[in-house]
Amino acid sequence: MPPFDLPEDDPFGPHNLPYGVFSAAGSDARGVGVRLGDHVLDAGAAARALGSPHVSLLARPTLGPLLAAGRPVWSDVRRALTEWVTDPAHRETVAPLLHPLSEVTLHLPFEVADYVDFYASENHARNVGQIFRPDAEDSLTPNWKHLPIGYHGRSGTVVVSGTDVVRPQGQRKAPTDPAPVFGPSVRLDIEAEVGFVVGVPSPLGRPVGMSGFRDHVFGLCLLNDWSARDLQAWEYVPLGPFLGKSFATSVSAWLTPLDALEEARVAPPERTHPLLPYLDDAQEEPMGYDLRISVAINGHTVSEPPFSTMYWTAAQQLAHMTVNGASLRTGDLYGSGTVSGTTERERGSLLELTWNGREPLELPDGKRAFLEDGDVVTLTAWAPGPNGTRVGLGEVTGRVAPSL
Ligand SMILES: O=C(O)/C=C/C(=O)CC(=O)CC(=O)O
Ligand SMILES: [Ca+2]
Ligand SMILES: [Mg+2]
Repeated sequence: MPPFDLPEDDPFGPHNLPYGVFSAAGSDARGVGVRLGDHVLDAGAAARALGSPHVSLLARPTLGPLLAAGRPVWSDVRRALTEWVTDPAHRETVAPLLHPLSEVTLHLPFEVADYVDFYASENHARNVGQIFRPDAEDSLTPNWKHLPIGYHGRSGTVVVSGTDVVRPQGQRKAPTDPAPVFGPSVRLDIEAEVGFVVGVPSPLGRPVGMSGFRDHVFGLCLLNDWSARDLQAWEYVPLGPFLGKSFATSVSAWLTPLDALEEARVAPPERTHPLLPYLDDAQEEPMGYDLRISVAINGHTVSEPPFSTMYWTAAQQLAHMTVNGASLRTGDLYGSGTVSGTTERERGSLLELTWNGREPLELPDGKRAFLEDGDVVTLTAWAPGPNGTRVGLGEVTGRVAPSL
């Protein structure tokens, strides 16, 4: 009786159990779903049917209450779910509550509170520095090795995987243009990132240190930080990204709990500069993650960025984001920054893959410097799981729709 007897190598087996919010076919009602193979378990209905004390967290139209509940509850719920989908005693109850993925609608799984985006890949930062600031002495800005650089984005335009992205319009001015012009972006790009989702809030005025990472952060998702490079290059001086990035940010429909990613933890790259105590992770447990990302345009893989190369960890980013006393709210989302490895085939943006359009990619359906209307961009990823298994991180996909 599928999907109980999934092959061991299924990336969405019982060792994974990511959370989302779904509606069943023909229904508008939303509920918490847990992915098992290519099915979605109606977790609220299962909790009710099995008399679970977690029903008040799972029989909800959003993940918010579960996110806010905190790590001990997250662990209890995960233990319960594992039992529900593996213990033969529950099969009869659980089987009718599993919906084929192809028959459900997946929604944005939580209300996004604040959205921050970092800039944590040294390879990406060096590439972008060379492209945007070719005359600078160093491709990294002087602060880069001392703090995780970030900016506040627009939480209201975070959309779930599958949502079309309308090509943004705006101002641009190439160095050779005599004056700025207005119109649809001609350098629409992607950024392959990982998003971290805060569950437990913190009070205003009290920093959350690196050691608070696992108590506050529930899990992660895939994130595509769509970027209009022509708008960005003209507007960003001196305050940083604004309209070139605020028109849409796509996230995967599945949140993978940190508990599913224990085997994927790795040490971050060697630190080349001494760090202030609140960021110094030399004595901390390894907080990097070995996540293997793939970027596909219209079904053709163009890059495989390795997340393990990220210089700043999500724990350092959390510590930095709150060191001034800024509080956390349930649903805060922070992007890792574009993930780029050392080789050309590991770059997480077209800006880098085509070197600002100078070296277009050759795809079966034509050359691409930047995205064309109708292009579909899909990020997928997996991480090593227990006993040689893989933990699938789902996908984040989006199609470029023409400007209105
Ligand atoms: O260096 C710059 O001026 C701009 C950099 C970016 O566009 C990167 C950004 O959004 C952060 C990231 O995703 O790494
Ligand atoms: Ca970004
Ligand atoms: Mg964006």
